[in-house]
Amino acid sequence: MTQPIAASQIHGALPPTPLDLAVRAVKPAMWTVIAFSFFINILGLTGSIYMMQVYDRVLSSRSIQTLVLLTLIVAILYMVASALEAFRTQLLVRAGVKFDDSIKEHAFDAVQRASLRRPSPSHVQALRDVDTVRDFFAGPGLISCCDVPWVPIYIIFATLLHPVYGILAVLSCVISGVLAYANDRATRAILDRATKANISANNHAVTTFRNAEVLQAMGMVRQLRQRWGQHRGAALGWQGLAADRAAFLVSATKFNRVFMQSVILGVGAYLAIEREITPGMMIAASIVVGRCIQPIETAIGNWKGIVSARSAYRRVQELMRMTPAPAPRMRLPDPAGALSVENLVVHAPGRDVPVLRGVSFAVPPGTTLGVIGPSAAGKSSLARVLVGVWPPSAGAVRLDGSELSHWDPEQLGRSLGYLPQDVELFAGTIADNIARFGERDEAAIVEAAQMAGVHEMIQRLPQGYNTDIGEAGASLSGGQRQRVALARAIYAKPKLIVLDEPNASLDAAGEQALGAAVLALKKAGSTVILVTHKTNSLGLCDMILLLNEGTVHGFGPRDEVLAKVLGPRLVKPEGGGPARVAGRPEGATVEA
Ligand SMILES: Nc1ncnc2c1ncn2[C@@H]1O[C@H](COP(=O)(O)OP(=O)(O)OP(=O)(O)O)[C@@H](O)[C@H]1O
Repeated sequence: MTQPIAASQIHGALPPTPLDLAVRAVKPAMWTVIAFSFFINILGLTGSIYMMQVYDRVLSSRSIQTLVLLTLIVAILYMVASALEAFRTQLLVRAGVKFDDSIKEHAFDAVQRASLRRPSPSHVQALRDVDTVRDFFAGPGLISCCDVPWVPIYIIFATLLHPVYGILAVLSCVISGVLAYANDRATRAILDRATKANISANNHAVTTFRNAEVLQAMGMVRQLRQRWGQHRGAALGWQGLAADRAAFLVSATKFNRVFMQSVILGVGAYLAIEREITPGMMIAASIVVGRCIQPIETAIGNWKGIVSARSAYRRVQELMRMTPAPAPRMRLPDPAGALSVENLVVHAPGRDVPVLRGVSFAVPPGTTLGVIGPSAAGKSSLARVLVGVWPPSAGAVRLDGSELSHWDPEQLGRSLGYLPQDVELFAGTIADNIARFGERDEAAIVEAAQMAGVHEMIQRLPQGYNTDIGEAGASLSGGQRQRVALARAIYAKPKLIVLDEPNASLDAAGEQALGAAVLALKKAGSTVILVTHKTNSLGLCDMILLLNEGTVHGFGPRDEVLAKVLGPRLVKPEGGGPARVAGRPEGATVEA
């Protein structure tokens, strides 16, 4: 069947990103704002016309009644203009909120995808960038941009007063326009650099304070403060340079306005002497030419905001293009836990050399597979690929026969449990952390905590399961964090559970609880992948995968592989207890 060709493909244009769609969503509001601006700018003539009437009609006729009537009309027109301006601002604020609503979740997801590809605190900038663009909607920069298309109203009015005024109005607009352009050329690149330097100073501070304890303990505060100061100094330097250049151009614009007003008065005086215009028209022209260049002047005055919003928009767009959302997936039947890996090749983010090469193995549902091997063998990398964190460069990881990328991410997430080597909990309560911040199934939360052997510990905390564990679980000990993270991984007994060094910070009781949890999961039919260095965990495993330098050096039933690796020194476990290696203390490491 022939696939329909999108118009964007025919013209070679890129498909719209969520940012394009968010902008499209606020376009009707923006057109309304521009239409409102037309009436606001028409009403902007009120002051000039009033002055003209006062000078030419009231003063000559000395009619107080006309003056009062005119003033009343002007008051009403000003009130209407103010109401329209307030309404326009409200429309813009709402457009900003709508823009934010349309983009925020996509921005969050894009940051998540970018962080998976290349972990860096800089990706979070995209969320701040969305704020910058949203705030721009309600700022003076955008309002001035909406007024610019209506400048011809003032030019026409000036021309009607006298053609010479029309020429002068056009001239002052051209001068202001040239100055605005010069301002952009002179400051845009510098402001961009200032923003980049600022972002990197902020990122530097964020990553530095993440290691605040190391900084303090080893007296590294001064050195890292200096490095942060360098980034910040660069940002301030660029900002200062841009401000210097902009200051000159802002002054030049102001000079243009003030001088033009005087020229208009001078020309007006001449024309009045020649009886070509009235004194009222002279004053009206001076006001109207001032109004003519006001939006341009406001735009130049707020140029920094305009440039930042534009750069923020571009950064978000770049991120969206770099990390397109995956196509929606069909819901498959819930998996039973059969895992197969075929000729897997994996590259770590930003690395040219693969960390896993030609890895193949398969385990049926309910198997406990131990993954062993020396440091840097690729065990954690394999764990990441098995849970879909890193994509395979070649080959496939299949759960119940379907490649991980074919599963709906939410469904897959519910079917997976993952305990990473570096445990990270999130700010919130213990219950929320165990329930993965989803809907709370209290029975399942307690069951997971009991299986992870952490229920009693949680009960002893001041608020039990509702205890707030602070940013990244900072109020828990390393072992407690690991056990809560284990409970999170086994919450609702997913069908595939990957535990990367789950016993790294556990005491004897913790290890015992881990053993019991793995056995219970096995009984429940879950497939458990246990990455470990410790021999005393191997007794829990049915099968072993031995990795070395990113390739498989052994795979099969536990005793077979261990016998091959360790030879006759393996002591078979009794009654399903932990495997022991003769001549090695319990918990010794297993290496190829
Ligand atoms: N995020 C990453 N970015 C770049 N390279 C990485 C990353 N994570 C791991 N690597 C590289 O991949 C290789 C395998 O690392 P991996 O963490 O998978 O080993 P491991 O067998 O789990 O080691 P250990 O037992 O010490 O945890 C190493 O050479 C490492 O430098």
